[in-house]
Order: sequence, then C-alpha cells, then structure tokens
Amino acid sequence: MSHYEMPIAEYVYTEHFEEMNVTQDVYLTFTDKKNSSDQFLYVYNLLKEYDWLPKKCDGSIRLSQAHRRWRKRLKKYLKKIGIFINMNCTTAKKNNNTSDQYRSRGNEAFKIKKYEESLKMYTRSIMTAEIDSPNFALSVANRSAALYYLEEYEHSLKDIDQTFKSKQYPLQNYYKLFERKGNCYRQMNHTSLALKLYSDCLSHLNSNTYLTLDAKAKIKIRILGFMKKCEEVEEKTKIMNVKYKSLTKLKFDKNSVLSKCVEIRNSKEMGRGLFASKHLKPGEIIIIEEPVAGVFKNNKWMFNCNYCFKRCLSAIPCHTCSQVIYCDETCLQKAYASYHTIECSLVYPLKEDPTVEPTHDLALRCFMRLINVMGIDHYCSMVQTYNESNFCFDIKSNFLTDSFYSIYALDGNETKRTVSNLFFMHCTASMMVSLLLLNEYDIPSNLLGTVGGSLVHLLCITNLNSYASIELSKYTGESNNNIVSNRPTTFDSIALILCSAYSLINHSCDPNVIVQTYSGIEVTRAIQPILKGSQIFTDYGVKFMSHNKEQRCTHLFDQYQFQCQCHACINDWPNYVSLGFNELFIGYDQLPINNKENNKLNIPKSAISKLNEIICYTII
Ligand SMILES: C[S@@+](CC[C@H](N)C(=O)[O-])C[C@H]1O[C@@H](n2cnc3c(N)ncnc32)[C@H](O)[C@@H]1O
Repeated sequence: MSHYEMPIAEYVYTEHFEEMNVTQDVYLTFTDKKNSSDQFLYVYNLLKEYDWLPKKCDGSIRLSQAHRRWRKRLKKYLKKIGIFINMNCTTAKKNNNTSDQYRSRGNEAFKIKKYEESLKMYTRSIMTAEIDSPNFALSVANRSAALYYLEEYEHSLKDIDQTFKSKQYPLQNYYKLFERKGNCYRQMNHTSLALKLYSDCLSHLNSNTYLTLDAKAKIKIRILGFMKKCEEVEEKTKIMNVKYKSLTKLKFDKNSVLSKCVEIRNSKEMGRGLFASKHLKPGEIIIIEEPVAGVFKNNKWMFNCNYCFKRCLSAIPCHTCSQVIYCDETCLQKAYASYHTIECSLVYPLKEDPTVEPTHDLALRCFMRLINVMGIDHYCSMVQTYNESNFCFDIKSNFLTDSFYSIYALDGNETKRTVSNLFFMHCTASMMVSLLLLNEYDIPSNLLGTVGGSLVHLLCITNLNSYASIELSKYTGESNNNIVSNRPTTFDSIALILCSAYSLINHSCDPNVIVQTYSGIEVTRAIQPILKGSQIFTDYGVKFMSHNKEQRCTHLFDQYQFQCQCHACINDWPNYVSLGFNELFIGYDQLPINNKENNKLNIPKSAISKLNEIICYTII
C-alpha cells in the first residue's frame, strides 16, 4: 500500500471545494457562557467592521462561506485575546419557518387524502422543527393523523404519545388526540382501552372553551357512536371467548453471529472463506448479524431509522441537525455514541457533493464509528500496528468480537487494484480528510497521514464488501393516486451496508447461500445442499444462470478487481438462455440428464454431477 501523501489532500481540497462551491454557512458560538453576551457583541461588531457580513442567529453568529478560509485565523486571534469559540459548519440547522412550510404542504396533501405524501411532508417538518417547540408538536400530531389513515395504528399511537410528552400541543385540541388514540385502539380490537380514551376525550371536550356548542355536540355524537361500536365488539368477544395468541418471534442467539455449522478457513485461490463443518440443507441459517455500518441509498432515509435501518414511520429526529431520523431515543443515543455526533455537521456537504458515492459515505461512517469508540490516538496506533509488515493477525480469535478488527481486518483487495483505481481512492480519502478538518475535527498533524491512509483502506473495504439491504417497498415509491394501499408490491434497495461475517463469504456464479434482511437484521441461509467441508458461496451480483461468462468476468473485475475461480467459470457452464428454458424440467422424474443419450441439452459433465448431487441430497 502506498503511503498517504498530504500534499494531495491539500491539492484536492482547494480544487474540489472551490469547484463544488459548497454552500455551507458557519455558526460561531461562545464557550464561556458567563460572558457570552459581551463576547457575542464584541465579535459581531468586529466582524461587521471587517465586512464579514455576520448575521445574528439564535445566540450564534452566522458567517457566509466566503470567509470560511479565514476561520482558523479568526479562532486563533480570538483565543489570543481570551475569547473561546466553537465553529459549527452545518447548513442542516433546525428552522421552524421551514418546518411550518413542510407542515402546510403536508396539510394540503392530507386534505385531498394523499396520505403518503402528507406523511413525507410531516416527517420533513418534524426533522426541521426545533425539538419540543410547538411547531414540532403540531407536526408530530398531524403525522399521527396521516398514519391513522394509512392504517399504521401502532405508529400513530407512538406519535400521539410523543405529542403528549412534548407538552407543547395546544390544550384545547387534546380531545383530538384522545379521540385518535381511541380510534387506533378500536381498530386494533383493544376495545376496553378505546372506551377509556373516548371517555377522556369527552371530558376534555366538556372543558373546552374554544369550540362552539354546536361543534361540541357534533363531536360528542361521533364519539358516542364509536363507544357503542366498542361495546358491541366487547359483547361479541365475550360470547365467542376468543383467545389471542401472541405471535411467536424468531429468536436469535446473540452470542455468536456464525452458526456452529460453519468455520473460517483459508483457501489458495480465494483467501479466507467460510466452510461447512457439517452437511447443510437448503433453508438452514448460517449467519445472523447486524450490519457494522450502513448508509441510506438515495432518499430512503425518510422512513427508516438512521441507526438500525428498520422501517419507522413514527420516527424521532436528531436533536441538532435536520437530516436524520431514528426509531426512538435508544437508537438515537446509540447513533450519537457511535458516529452521529461527528457526522451531524458533515451529513449535508457529503450529500450535496455529486462525486460522493454511497460507498464513500459508508467508509467515512466506519471511520467515525471507530474513532468515536476508540479515540483518534488509539485508532491510529492500531492502524500503524496493523500495517506493520510482521504483524500477524489471527482472524479466528478476535475478528468478529473486536470492533476495530471486525471492520479494519476485512479485505480491501488493494494488491489487485489498478493504479488509477488506487489514485481515485487516495483523492477521495484526501477530500474526506479535508472535510473533517473543515468541520473543525481535531486530527493532530502528525496523524494526518495515518488517518488518510486508513481512509483509503476503508474505502477499498466498503467498495469490495458492501451490499444493498433489500426491503419490501411501502410508502417509498412515488404515489400518484389517492388510493390507500398498504400492500407492498415491490422490493426496494434501502441502504448500503457492511456486515463483518457475511464479508468473509467468497463469490461463486453458482451461489449456495443468500442473504435476506429481516427488520434490520441480516440472515444468511443455504439455498442448496452444502456438503461437509465445502465452501459457502454467495454471489456478488452475477450468476451463471442469468449472465454469460464474459458479462460475469467484466462485472467482477471492474467492480471487485478479481478473476473468478468458481466452478461455473472454470468449467464454462452454459447459462439458462442457451439451455433453452422451456426444455428444463423441474421434477426429479422428468429430469433427462441422468441418461447420456437423453442429454439433448448438452449440459457439461461437471454440471450434471453437481445437479445429481443436489437431487440425491434433497431426496435423502
Ligand atoms: C468480500 S472478500 C471475501 C473474503 C476474502 N476472501 C477475505 O480473505 O477476506 C472478496 C475477495 O475474495 C476473493 N474472492 C472472492 N470470490 C472469489 C472468486 N470466486 N474467485 C477468486 N477470488 C475470489 C477476491 O480476492 C475478492 O476480492
């Protein structure tokens, strides 16, 4: 691996940012709280005198980006005269005016029953509003209504509780929340809870001084109607004595992500890989793991948690920026502890830059995750040790348990990459270092080279090992009609993720496992019988059935820089199209390939023996 040169970083920094013209404002805040108002005025006037166009902004001073290059000097100068400032470079600040605009758009969509559209707009509004402001509470309450009409009752309930918790929702409208909560429980068949909420709704309605008597009477009739419905259901339920069984959920063994039936081994052709330590049947689970890191693809961030990637329609936003949402406080706190505190101000410029690919974003997130947990000094010393030529790393002992090795010890394939590919990786790493420095992230100058070099490795790792997490699409596609349909119709690629154990699986154009996402958890299972001692293979986007050899070679080389050594490539298996799809029988009895004379399809011997192996094993 070539050593990282900082001059490249400086060059790319100036060229890149000047060209990109990142519209990023800078906010100055004062660390000395006691004297902050005096200092605020002093600095504000000083900057004004020098024509820096400062703007007062919620206790901070906003500078346009034109003066960004002088920021460090300003900080140094102020420090010299005893004024300590923080600089925050986010454009993604909370803004109640913007939030109100999104909410109005949500209300308009809601009125014409475009609930999916209103859900999107309310979520944007929640992300942009100042936390726990009345604007925030109104948008959460409105979102609960959209969710109710989308029949997402649990999420609607969560938003209603969030609204109550904020204590910023107008008291005179509390009856609306109680009614909606009651409606959700009624739809979920929790009739006694619904009845209790309807009576709370009626008592709030009685004490309401804003509504006219007429309006109150109308609402009361409606609520009494709902209560009657609930009582009827309760009566029926008693008669039928229905017992509800709780749904059995999949249980995961949290101690190990690898099942006992696989082990890590080395092979000459493909390096490390996973091998079956017993016969595996199709359907058997091999790995259950959570991604070590992931980033959303395109604009999929609106309905999925930024930490666990699970779908969450009643999400809560980051307290500082308006770019990310989380399932709940637990995910939010985990994200803060893991990477988001640093990333908070970086998110926006990265997303604005058209040259930044999701794999670059992912590499930066891996880096942040590691330095947040380890600190920059410890991280750099681990990187330096790892890079030493005599360092011997035992993948079996600490790979999947240590947070550093489970990312950093993945293969980056640097030795097989072309010079131009490595040059591109270096440029991207330089840009990332510049971005970190630009955002005041403190990297000691003697460690800049190590950080840059490690980013090159992380970029190679994410380029080689990341894959798309697929989910049923719902609310994520463009809706252009008014019909509310909760039935998912297609699959969507939600996020680009990195999983440690799955990354050890080598490619074959005839894969014997697949990976599927279950609510943010990646499950790898066998799709063919796998004999004891055989290697586990997934596919890196091409299969012999659907792509000819040339297409497969080109894809694997361009994307991953290796030449495939799988049995389908070595033995030059034909693909389905050349076999004539109609002639291939599915049933065992009809398969003509056991018989030499009947082998009209011209299937090579190796493929026949493989197929026979599968058939025999399946029948056994
Ligand atoms: C995602 S990693 C798989 C784990 C890797 N073998 C390791 O040692 O960590 C992908 C790399 O494994 C090797 N590899 C995977 N599948 C291969 C195949 N079918 N033929 C040759 N090399 C393969 C290539 O070097 C490739 O860059």
